Amino acid sequence: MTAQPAPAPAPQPAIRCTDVRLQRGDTVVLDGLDLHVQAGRVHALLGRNGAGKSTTFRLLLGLMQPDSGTIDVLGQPPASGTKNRAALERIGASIDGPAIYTHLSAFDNLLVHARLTGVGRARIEEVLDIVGLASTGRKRARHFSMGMKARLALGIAILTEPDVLILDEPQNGLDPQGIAELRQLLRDYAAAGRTVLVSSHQLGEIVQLADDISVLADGVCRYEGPLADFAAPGRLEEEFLKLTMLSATQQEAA
Ligand SMILES: Nc1ncnc2c1ncn2[C@@H]1O[C@H](COP(=O)(O)OP(=O)(O)OP(=O)(O)O)[C@@H](O)[C@H]1O
Repeated sequence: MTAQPAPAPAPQPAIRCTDVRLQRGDTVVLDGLDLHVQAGRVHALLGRNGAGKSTTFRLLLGLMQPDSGTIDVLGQPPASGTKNRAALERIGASIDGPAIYTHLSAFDNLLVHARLTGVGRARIEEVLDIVGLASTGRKRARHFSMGMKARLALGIAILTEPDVLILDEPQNGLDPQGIAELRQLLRDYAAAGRTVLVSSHQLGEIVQLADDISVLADGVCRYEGPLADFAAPGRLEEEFLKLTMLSATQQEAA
């Protein structure tokens, strides 16, 4: 009898949250969240308004600290203040809407970030091209449409070609062309072995975009796994509504 080779160990997730708890005032925001995001895949974090998606992103970026539980991104706890700055430079993010200097052009907005991270002008030009803002010239960001601001926020997030990209509702404000371009960009990004974590309420778009999903409700992850399980038309919406509408007690009884 020939010994079977041992199965290859599962790859370590690029992002991992274990039993993360966070309360703000009387609100239990996260109640034991477990999250695993693999490199090389587009992972969508889904949940109703107020489910805790943006809060999770803030925790991953070290902008907030959990009350308990562990979080690691690329094998390290999130950067906090000046700690682990090197790790932070490997993470690109856009959360809480576009954070841009409205008195500056798209180029100058990127230049501010480029100077902080040592990125050259050639990459700025490249990014402007990638996000479709190459022709905006000196126009100040205050005169940008919502979609242009969303494109600029994306440009800032990808400027350093980070290993991990975290985007909170990146489709907001984009026209259908912009959404299709964003989808292709994120698919290519993951195909290059990088990690992409996005939140979105647009389930139809998520079906086209994501490899894996996590569905957040009642402060925990109600489902985590491949989107392929829900790929049939209408199935993701149906499952999402089921997962997010039942209370925890009902879930256990179901
Ligand atoms: N600093 C805070 N103080 C009080 N409550 C907070 C704080 N941060 C988050 N919360 C609460 O945590 C919950 C989750 O908010 P969060 O913004 O993470 O949800 P979300 O899933 O991103 O929602 P949406 O889809 O509407 O963007 C909300 O009830 C919010 O009021």
